[in-house]
Amino acid sequence: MAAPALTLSNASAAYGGRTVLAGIDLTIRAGERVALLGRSGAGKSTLLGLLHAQAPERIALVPQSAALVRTLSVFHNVYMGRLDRRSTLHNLRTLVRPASADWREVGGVLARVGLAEAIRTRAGALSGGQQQRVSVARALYNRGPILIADEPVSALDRVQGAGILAEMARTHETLVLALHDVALALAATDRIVVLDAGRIVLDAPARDLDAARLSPYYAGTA
Ligand SMILES: Nc1ncnc2c1ncn2[C@@H]1O[C@H](COP(=O)(O)OP(=O)(O)OP(=O)(O)O)[C@@H](O)[C@H]1O
Repeated sequence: MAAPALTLSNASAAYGGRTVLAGIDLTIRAGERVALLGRSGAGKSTLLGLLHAQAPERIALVPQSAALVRTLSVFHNVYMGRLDRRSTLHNLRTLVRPASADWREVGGVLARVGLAEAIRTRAGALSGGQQQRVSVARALYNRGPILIADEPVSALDRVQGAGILAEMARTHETLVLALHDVALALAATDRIVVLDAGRIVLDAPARDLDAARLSPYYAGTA
């Protein structure tokens, strides 16, 4: 069995004294593709935050809201995915005049999410679905071995969403994705973890599950 990439042992989380996650035992192994399902408010984003805190330097993150700098170009928003691995001087130069190698590489990543034409566009001028794809491109560009993404395709149709998840799997060895589309989760991942009221209530291989089995835990579209 592959080495654990991330481990939580009896983890909990609270906001302002209110416990929202409790007794979480979860090991994510290298190479796994895990979907995190559960009703709104079940604790998915909080759990992804705990996982991210385990090894931020190895994790490419797609936050729930795309979290782009609206006044900067799509190029610069994607470039930010690797900010911490470049010198301050290189980053400052890039703000004014991007190097052609960086421009080409970011352009290549944008092509994978269908946004090559938008490289010069101000991020704030894009649609919600386009912004979400820029956020994914930033994580693809980061290339950390583990990708954690919080509803990364919620603004896309199922076909487009499946294409984006496939691109993620091409770049990142290990995926942990909060998803609301059960069918997409079953098709695109190999392990399903379901949260309900802050606890893990199901953790099973996707091949052993179907939408009907998951419906009691889940209020979304099956
Ligand atoms: N910053 C915060 N301050 C206070 N309470 C919070 C905060 N963030 C989340 N919560 C609460 O913690 C619980 C879990 O929230 P969380 O965002 O982790 O759930 P979720 O499953 O990701 O929901 P959704 O699918 O709606 O994003 C909810 O009851 C929520 O109201």
